[in-house]
Amino acid sequence: MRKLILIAGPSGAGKTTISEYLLEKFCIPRVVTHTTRPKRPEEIVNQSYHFETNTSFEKLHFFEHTRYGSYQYGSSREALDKAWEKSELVSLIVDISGVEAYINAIRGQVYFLYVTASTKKELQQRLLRRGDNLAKIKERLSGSELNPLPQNLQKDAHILVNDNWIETERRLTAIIRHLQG
Ligand SMILES: Nc1nc2c(ncn2[C@@H]2O[C@H](COP(=O)(O)OP(=O)(O)O)[C@@H](O)[C@H]2O)c(=O)[nH]1
Ligand SMILES: Nc1ncnc2c1ncn2[C@@H]1O[C@H](COP(=O)(O)OP(=O)(O)O)[C@@H](O)[C@H]1O
Repeated sequence: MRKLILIAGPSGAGKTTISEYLLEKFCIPRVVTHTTRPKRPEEIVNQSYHFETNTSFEKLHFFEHTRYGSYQYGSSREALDKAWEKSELVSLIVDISGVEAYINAIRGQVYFLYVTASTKKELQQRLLRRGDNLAKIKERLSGSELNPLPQNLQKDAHILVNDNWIETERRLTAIIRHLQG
């Protein structure tokens, strides 16, 4: 059966790192979403995101979309189907509103991985190391991303505290064995 690993969690928790690891280690492709935010230096066009202008974004047909600060983000059902043509198991990085939309639509096919780190200080340090600007980091980490998981999603969430990468690799290997088994 086609399955979707939804990866959500605060900025700096390791969502992108985990999706890249799933691709490299287990050949699990990521559904590429669209955003109007500027590309970061380490990101690759059409691989990290489809980078859009406000005008091009408005023309797309989204399954769900959201806004962070002044930037828009969205994902389409077509992109999910395209990724599923490559592999029965795919990943998708979304925020909590995106998780709710996918769970409501295709609950039986979703594995919801909520990635976090133990402290806000650690998240902040990772974002600084990643080269994010301090004002943006403060804006991100004071926003809704650090809210606890909503009650209605708690029973669906598989929580991964990504403090220690070796431990994270171990946990991911067990999860993928279970999903592919
Ligand atoms: N709902 C929704 N959220 C998205 C989508 N693409 C990315 N996001 C979320 O947008 C937020 C900001 O992403 P980004 O700017 O890449 O920052 P990051 O969390 O620091 O990597 C994150 O919570 C992502 O999970 C999407 O298509 N839909
Ligand atoms: N377990 C970990 N320990 C230390 N640093 C990590 C860990 N996992 C990821 N990182 C680093 O933290 C930074 C943020 O990770 P990233 O995957 O970009 O987070 P997100 O996509 O959730 O914002 C990156 O520089 C990444 O290399």
